[in-house]
Amino acid sequence: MLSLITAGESHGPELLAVLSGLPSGLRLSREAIDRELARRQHGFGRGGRQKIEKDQVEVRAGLRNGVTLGSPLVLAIRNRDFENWAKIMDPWETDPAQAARRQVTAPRPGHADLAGAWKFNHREDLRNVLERASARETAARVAAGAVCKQFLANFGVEVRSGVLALGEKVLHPGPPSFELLAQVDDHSPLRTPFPEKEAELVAYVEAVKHQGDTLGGIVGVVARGVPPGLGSYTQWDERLDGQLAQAVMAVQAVKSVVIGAGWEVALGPGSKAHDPIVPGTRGLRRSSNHAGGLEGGVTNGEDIVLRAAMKPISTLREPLPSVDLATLEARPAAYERSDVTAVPALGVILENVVAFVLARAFLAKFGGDHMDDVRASFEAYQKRLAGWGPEAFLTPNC
Ligand SMILES: Cc1cc2nc3c(=O)[nH]c(=O)nc-3n(C[C@H](O)[C@H](O)[C@H](O)COP(=O)(O)O)c2cc1C
Ligand SMILES: C=C(O[C@@H]1CC(C(=O)O)=C[C@@H](OP(=O)(O)O)[C@H]1O)C(=O)O
Repeated sequence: MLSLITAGESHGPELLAVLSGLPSGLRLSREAIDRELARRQHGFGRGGRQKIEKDQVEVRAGLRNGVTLGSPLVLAIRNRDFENWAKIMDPWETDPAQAARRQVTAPRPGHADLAGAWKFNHREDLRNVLERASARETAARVAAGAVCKQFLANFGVEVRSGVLALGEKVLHPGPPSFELLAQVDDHSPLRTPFPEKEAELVAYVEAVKHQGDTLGGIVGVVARGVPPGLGSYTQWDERLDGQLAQAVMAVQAVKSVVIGAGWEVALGPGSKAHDPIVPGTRGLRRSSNHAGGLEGGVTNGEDIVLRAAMKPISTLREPLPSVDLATLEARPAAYERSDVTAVPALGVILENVVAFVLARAFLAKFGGDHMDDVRASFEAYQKRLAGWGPEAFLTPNC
């Protein structure tokens, strides 16, 4: 089974991703991974840290001559900021004076600071919590997801995203279509599908920043070209809707995930909720896609559509009340620097975590040790389905 673990602290030397279970024979492009990393860093409203970092992937294991070996693929992304934190983050430094520098003792509401300190007994320095809880970790998930995107591209699968709401500014209230998200220009400041709205949103972020406050929002993600039959209704933990929701919810600051028109259909009758099956020249299709491409936890050949809500950034320049854990006296929460909003980045992160879940489900169904085995299995499945008229699922690259 394809698995991913990540490691690394926000201001430590580097972030790591270990992707195990990839077939051999998968050709990878370093530029394509770096492109995803750069897309994640882009976006208006981010703080000073993004001016320091310029994320680029390095490969530590599992790749030769640009082709996977079938062994664990280990990716690394250096933290350029580490040079400013080398003593503080040094794994072997025992001088208490060094350890006390940049100590954090007033937990920030909305972060893992207090719960993590209780859990791991980090009362003296909450930095021991926040270094790992930080969303800097998402760079590692994006690097791994970028590999999964390249794997999926071999089978005609593509994932897109865009910002649908920023704070109180709702740009698109319902589930997005692939065509809508295809309008997103990666170089636009807020990665919305509405270029005419971008200037107004930039001014809005500026105003909120000026007030010392922060913003969240809603992001849409659509995957196109996903074959029917990924995931399974036969066991609860094989249901792909559940796996997607887990992976998306597990991204820092995501507080809600909805598949298809999940929220909207709940408020209306069944006759408006489900997607009629219609014969067509391109096989059996649906005249609508309220289900967001998933029925019974199984892909049905339509676009996978989901949305996620991100809470506003937790660290405030005008901090909320907190307590100093050293003295147990009231004190404002810690503040150094922070993003005002990171909703544009969230879209890129979600594209890549969705790509990981889809690649895992794809390999669970068509998995083989070498890419040729995966292709053969995929083609055999397409042939089996051909009698049902699903020419739409025959992709040119297979
Ligand atoms: C891309 C990205 C960037 C973020 N940047 C910041 C930041 O600069 N400051 C901050 O306080 N929180 C930031 N966050 C959010 C926190 O990491 C998050 O609120 C915190 O980990 C707790 O979230 P949770 O309750 O969902 O785990 C960011 C989140 C993402 C996804
Ligand atoms: C570094 C990244 O995001 C960081 C996520 C983050 C947090 O608390 O989640 C806090 C900030 O880190 P710092 O305190 O070093 O400025 C963000 O910059 C990144 O996305 O690359």
